[in-house]
Amino acid sequence: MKEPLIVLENINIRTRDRSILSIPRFELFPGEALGVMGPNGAGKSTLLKTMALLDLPGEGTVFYRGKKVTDHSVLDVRRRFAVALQQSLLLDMTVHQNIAIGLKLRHRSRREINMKVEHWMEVFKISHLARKQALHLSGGEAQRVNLARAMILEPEVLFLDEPFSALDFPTKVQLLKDIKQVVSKTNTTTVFISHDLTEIKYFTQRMAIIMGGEIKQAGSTAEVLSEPNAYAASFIGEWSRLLT
Ligand SMILES: Nc1ncnc2c1ncn2[C@@H]1O[C@H](COP(=O)(O)OP(=O)(O)OP(=O)(O)O)[C@@H](O)[C@H]1O
Repeated sequence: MKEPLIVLENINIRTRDRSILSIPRFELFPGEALGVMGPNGAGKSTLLKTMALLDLPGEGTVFYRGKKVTDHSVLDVRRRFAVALQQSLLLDMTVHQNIAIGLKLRHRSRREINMKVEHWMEVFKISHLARKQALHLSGGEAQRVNLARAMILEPEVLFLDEPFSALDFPTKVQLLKDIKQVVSKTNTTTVFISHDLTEIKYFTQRMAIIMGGEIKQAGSTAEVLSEPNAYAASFIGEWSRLLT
């Protein structure tokens, strides 16, 4: 078994009056695509933000490659991750500039930045949009820019929080195919939140079902879909039977 890349241990995140995430232990393994599903408000985004170190948990520990992430190391570790959300949050500049911004902030040379921007625009089939203002893009185009902007950072882990949920079906299918090819070619570990069982089934090898801030079942995607436990069945049961 491979050493986990990220381990969450005894994580507790609570608001004043209730727990929103409670995870005794959860591991993310290098090279895997992990799906996260659960009802609205279950804690999926909170789990993603905790693993991506966007929020440090009030209680509990995050380990990265076996080392405890501390206030001191958090920025350095976070730099190895990239996050793409449902809203692409592009800046009011061209597509090229949007994709370049992460490397600019890392003070890379103009030559390196241009080469990498060209490469990732090609991969995501948006080279023809290079000079276009990002705020004028369609939803599908904007999401391609968003993903190029994440992948140009060559992240060790790519976190995707419902990136395709607002896209029409053909656009979504094409983008899913493209991103699956990219993460497998680059061997990028991926955490993928989705409400869509077909997306999870297509994209992930392992999945976790989260409800009420707790992981109720985790295992290979095929196994969770074919043998959901009582919690998972209450959420995906009917639907997974239709698909399997
Ligand atoms: N900063 C916060 N302060 C207070 N409550 C919060 C905060 N962030 C999240 N919550 C609450 O924690 C719970 C989990 O939220 P989270 O966004 O993680 O759920 P989710 O599973 O991603 O939901 P959805 O599918 O609707 O996006 C929700 O009830 C939410 O209202």
